[in-house]
Amino acid sequence: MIEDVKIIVSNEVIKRMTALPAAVQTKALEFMLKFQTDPRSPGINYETIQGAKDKHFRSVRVDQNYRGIIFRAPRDNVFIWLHIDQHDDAYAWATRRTMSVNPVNGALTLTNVSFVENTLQRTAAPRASEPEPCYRAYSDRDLMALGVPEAMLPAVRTIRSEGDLDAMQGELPVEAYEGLFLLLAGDALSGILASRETRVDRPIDTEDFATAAERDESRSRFYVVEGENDLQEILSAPLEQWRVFLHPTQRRLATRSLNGPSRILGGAGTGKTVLAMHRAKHLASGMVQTERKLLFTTFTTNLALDIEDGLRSICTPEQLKRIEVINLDALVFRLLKAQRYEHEIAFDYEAKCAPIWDAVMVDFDSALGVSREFVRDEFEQVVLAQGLETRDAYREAPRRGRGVILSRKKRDALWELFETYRLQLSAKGLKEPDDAYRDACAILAKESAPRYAHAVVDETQDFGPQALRLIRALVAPGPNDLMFVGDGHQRIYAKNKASMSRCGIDIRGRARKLYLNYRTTEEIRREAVSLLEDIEIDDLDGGSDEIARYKSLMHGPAPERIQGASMEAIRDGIRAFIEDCLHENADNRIGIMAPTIKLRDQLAKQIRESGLKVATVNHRERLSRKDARIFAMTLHRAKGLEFDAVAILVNRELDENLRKLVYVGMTRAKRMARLYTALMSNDSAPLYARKTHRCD
Ligand SMILES: Nc1ncnc2c1ncn2[C@@H]1O[C@H](COP(=O)(O)OP(=O)(O)OP(=O)(O)O)[C@@H](O)[C@H]1O
Repeated sequence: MIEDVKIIVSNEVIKRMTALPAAVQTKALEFMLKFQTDPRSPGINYETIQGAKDKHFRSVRVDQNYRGIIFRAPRDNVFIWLHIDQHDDAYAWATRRTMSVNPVNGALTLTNVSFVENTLQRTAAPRASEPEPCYRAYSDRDLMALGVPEAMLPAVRTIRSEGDLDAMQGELPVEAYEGLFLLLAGDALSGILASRETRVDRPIDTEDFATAAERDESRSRFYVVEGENDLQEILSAPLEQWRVFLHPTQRRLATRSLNGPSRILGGAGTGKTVLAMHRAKHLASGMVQTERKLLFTTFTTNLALDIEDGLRSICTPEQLKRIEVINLDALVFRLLKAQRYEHEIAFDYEAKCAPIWDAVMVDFDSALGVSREFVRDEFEQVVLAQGLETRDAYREAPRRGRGVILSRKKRDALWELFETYRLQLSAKGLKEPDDAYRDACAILAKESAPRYAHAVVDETQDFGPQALRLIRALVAPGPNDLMFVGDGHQRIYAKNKASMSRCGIDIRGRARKLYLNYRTTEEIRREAVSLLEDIEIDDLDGGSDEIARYKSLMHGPAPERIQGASMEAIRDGIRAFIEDCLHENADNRIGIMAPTIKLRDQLAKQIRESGLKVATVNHRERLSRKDARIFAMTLHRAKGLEFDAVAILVNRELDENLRKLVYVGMTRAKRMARLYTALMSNDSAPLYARKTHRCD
């Protein structure tokens, strides 16, 4: 690598590398090495391209048949490798495109000029009944501020519907597509630009490709080569684009300095975990003293293990040493154990707490006019959530969202049950996790220094108030202290609804959103979202969230919903579904999900009996390291994972909780999804309940 030269590679080249025949790949890598060492080397023969729209495009020879397309900037020795293909296709590709710097937001942009010309021809004579163009109210400068390349403006001006916009998605930079659909959804331009922190007030030198390449918008699609080995490292896992090419908002949120806690919301698959991992890497790289680490925490053990693997693939060993990845239950367990805590934390409600609760509830007086379910909810959502310890505190406690007003007399009667339950639990050496969390908080409060330098928290929606208070207590308030990512739509532990501000976490001015789904097709996303219609979703901070603004970047077959099938029909259907998926690509991974362990096992057994190998995903397992293609799991366990195809089986009506679980399950699918509702049977009783093990 030489100092005065800037070498840039587009994400398209990196993606295409994997699709090349093996022999060509070797040649392409050889070329990459030469190019990276010195793109001006006499060994690289830059040929002009006849008929090219951009006079700075050149072709280079990769092997007998294959050509690379390079953009050689007019100044500053900037070389951008844009494309690789067979000779004629590469030339045809190059003649249709131009490179430029967006004069308003300063991003590097590649435009398909033929696409623009074709669009203009096709839409030259609009029919009388057509709606007005969508973006008439916006100036060219407005649209460019959102990221629309100058050369694309005429095409964007022909958009008259969401469908027109979607048809243009592949030709637009991600931030432009996102900005345009947010405008269509009714957001104000100023609001979009402000939340993205897009600067439009500085003069842009449109010939300065070197500076443009460094901007967050450019870096979502162009990689600036920095060291000898980094390209090689990227090419070792070329499909894992998230390691290198972040959405501009992801990059900004990962790398900027924040004056306190932040919260990032985003629907399923919008890259929250990816952002959180890059945030951890960024903060770890800047940590000077190392006795206090960065805590990366999440809800389940499995996810913590996967995140550990993800971090290992993007961090240096030095950075890794400064990060501790652990799920919060495990952290609390360890913390209390070190203090010789005399209670066992009853993480498994069903086995440990339920018998005691049921025994206490024998004294329940139905004359109180509330159900047994209500009493348990009251205990979890009011007493445990607020950490109430005395009858007086319960008498005074706010009971927002509980729906039923309780007189003092009724509260006193309930308190007796709660107190007895806690005493009996304690007599057996047990503590409810929420109470144990509170004890851990009290221990931390007495310590002279906070335990961690920063915390990054994934799946925040599943942390209740006590967990949030504990996280707050683990890190001292200050710049870059806490980052939370989450999604209320995916809350599958219903009791854990919390408001961050009420737990001492002030995110005002530091709340952001991610909108683009990188995992799921738009068809699956829509089907999954339709399950949540009419369900109110919160924003983790006492407000509400909505799902209308999310979009997927990919398309595929519509998911199927099959109702009322017999187990035999389901088994045969899922088998055919699996075969289709493996036929498409033998390396595809398929997730088979059910709400209970019993149903999961029943299904897995049937599929195994039909001759296929099925791995069961259990607690504390790294999915990424399992040697299997078909995985069976509970819907709870599916959280945070992803598969090429997903088949879900439920055997009772979709109530609100089950709908959320199925939403989580279905959005694990990248390409294909199917939802079966079995014929209802007698044993279709509570599938979703608090009684599920915390980590199942
Ligand atoms: N900038 C990106 N470029 C390419 N792929 C990305 C990017 N960000 C995320 N992805 C991919 O999108 C998928 C979803 O990302 P991630 O798991 O971070 O989303 P999430 O919002 O945490 O999802 P969920 O809430 O559903 O668990 C992953 O396959 C990830 O690799």
